[in-house]
Formats: sequence, structure tokens, C-alpha cells
Amino acid sequence: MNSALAISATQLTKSFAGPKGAVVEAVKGVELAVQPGEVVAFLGPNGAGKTTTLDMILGLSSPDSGEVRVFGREPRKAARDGRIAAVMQTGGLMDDFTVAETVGIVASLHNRNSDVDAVMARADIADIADRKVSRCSGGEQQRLKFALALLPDPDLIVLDEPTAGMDVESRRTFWAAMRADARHGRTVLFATHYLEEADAFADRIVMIAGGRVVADGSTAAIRSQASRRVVSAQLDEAAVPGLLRVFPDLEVVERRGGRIYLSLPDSDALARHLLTSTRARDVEIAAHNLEDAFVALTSATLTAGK
Ligand SMILES: Nc1ncnc2c1ncn2[C@@H]1O[C@H](COP(=O)(O)OP(=O)(O)OP(=O)(O)O)[C@@H](O)[C@H]1O
Repeated sequence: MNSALAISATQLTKSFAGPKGAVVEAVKGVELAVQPGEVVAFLGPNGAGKTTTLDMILGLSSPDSGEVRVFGREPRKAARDGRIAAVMQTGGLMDDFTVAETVGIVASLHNRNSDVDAVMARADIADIADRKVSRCSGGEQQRLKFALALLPDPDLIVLDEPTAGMDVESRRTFWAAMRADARHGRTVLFATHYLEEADAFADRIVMIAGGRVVADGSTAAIRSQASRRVVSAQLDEAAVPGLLRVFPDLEVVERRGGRIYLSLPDSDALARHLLTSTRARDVEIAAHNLEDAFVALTSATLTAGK
């Protein structure tokens, strides 16, 4: 186990009792290694296992098998030491206090002598200091929670879909505050459904679907993988092994409606080969955007995992 890592998760599994005695395997062998200072998006559709994994990283629940370490320690120990803090989706604020009162009360609970004004400025809530929590918008409440998470000056901050339900402008303000803070070297892991959010604010994207990591790479690498062109054609399945012999890098993206969708860095070479050396018909080349890649990756794994 590498204690220099901010987060190290090995072969994590977690199941829950489902309806009618069924077992829900929420997390099925998640591996994750996050370096200090990285800003990582944990990206996946509903029910992918994001919250279940984050809860284990935060020490809020224990894995059925596998191990998690945060800066080389048990997650609960890391949380007690003030090295890890969280911004969760819902709850945790008291309606009748003002923003400043809330920050002041929580600051007084921490041993570390945090600079309340600086934290409020960093979370971009200084100008709503006197507003009651109940009168804050969803976005303002999340920025307040972000400020509370910053108070112990943690080395790792974990955010579970912190911008769910916010409008575009509030989301942008929230991430601008988070990103500015992360520049000081804090490690950030955030769960999101939003591909654009992961793309815009993370250095690295870990895609999760059906309880498994289905892609993990720098945001640029995932974008470049995803922006490869996809060549599709009507083609007999029996031709695929032959294509793989000619193009070992060939990736079969999906099969849909009698068509096969293929990806290769040199899409022109693939299209030329299909047209001249195979019985492929109706050949098309299309740009493959990040959204398509996400759908292809997550749905392929969901089908394979069933
Ligand atoms: N306490 C629980 N009891 C039973 N099933 C659970 C429990 N918690 C999670 N699950 C199930 O485990 C799976 C993974 O859920 P999880 O909340 O981790 O996904 P998620 O990726 O965070 O989804 P979302 O984006 O909707 O929050 C889902 O099928 C969910 O219904």
C-alpha cells in the first residue's frame, strides 16, 4: 500500500440487501489511486456506485472486501485528523442561522485555528454573510457547505454531486471557487453526472458504471480517445477477426441496428480497407463526441456486467 497516495482503494466491493431478498452489488472491485494535488472527477450515471464508493473513502461505511487508505491511514483516522472533508448532496445546514454564523459555529468546533474570513472569501460567500441559510439558493448553500469543508484545511476534499439541481450560472460560480482553491495543492475528488463538468474542472476522469471503473485517464486522454472518429458499416460479424488481424488497435465500439461501429486512430485507413478489401456496405465516418463515448462505455459495461 503506497502511503504517499492521497487515496488508495484496492478491489473494493460493497453489496446491499435489495427488494425481495435480492442482493444489490453496488461496487464490484473498484481500484483507485489518486496522487496528492490531483483534481479527479468520478463520473457515472445514476446508480453507478459513486456514492457507495465515496462513503467508503470517507469512512462512512466499510467495504465488504478490499481496502481504502487516505494518506496511508484508515479513512476514519484521516477524517479525525482533519485531513479529509466532504461536501455531500443534501442536508447538514441549519436554516435559522446566517451564513456567517454557520461558518463561525463550525469553525469553533475545529481544533485548527482557521481564518473564517479567508475561508468565506475562498468559497465566494463573503457577500452573503448576513443571509439566513433558509433564504440562500441551492448554489449558495452548496458554497456554504464548501466553506465548512475548507475550515479544517483538509488535504483531501470529497464532493458528492455538489452541483446537482443548480442552474448553469450557479454551477460555474461553484466550480470557479473550487478550482481556485484546488490550485493551492488540495486534492479533490468529486462525483458528477455531468460530462461537461468533469471535462471543465478535473485533471483526470474516472468513469464508473455498474459498480466498476470503465475508464480512467487524464481529461485530455479521455477527450482524445472519445473524439476519435468512428467508422460504421453494414458488415458480417465473421469479418471482425480478420479486421483485428490487420488493425490490432481496432476497437469495436458497439453493434446497433445491423451496423458495427469501429474506432481506430487512423479512421481513413480503416474506411479504405473496409471499402476495398471487405464486403462492408454503407460505410460512414462520424466524429465521436465525449457524450457518445460515455454512453458507449457505460452501457457496454452494464450489459456485460448483467
Ligand atoms: N443503503 C442501500 N440499500 C440498498 N441499496 C443501495 C443502498 N445504497 C445504494 N444502493 C444501491 O446501490 C447501487 C449504487 O448506488 P449509488 O448511490 O452508489 O450510485 P450513484 O452512482 O451514487 O448514483 P446517483 O448518481 O444516483 O447518486 C444502486 O443500485 C443503489 O440503488
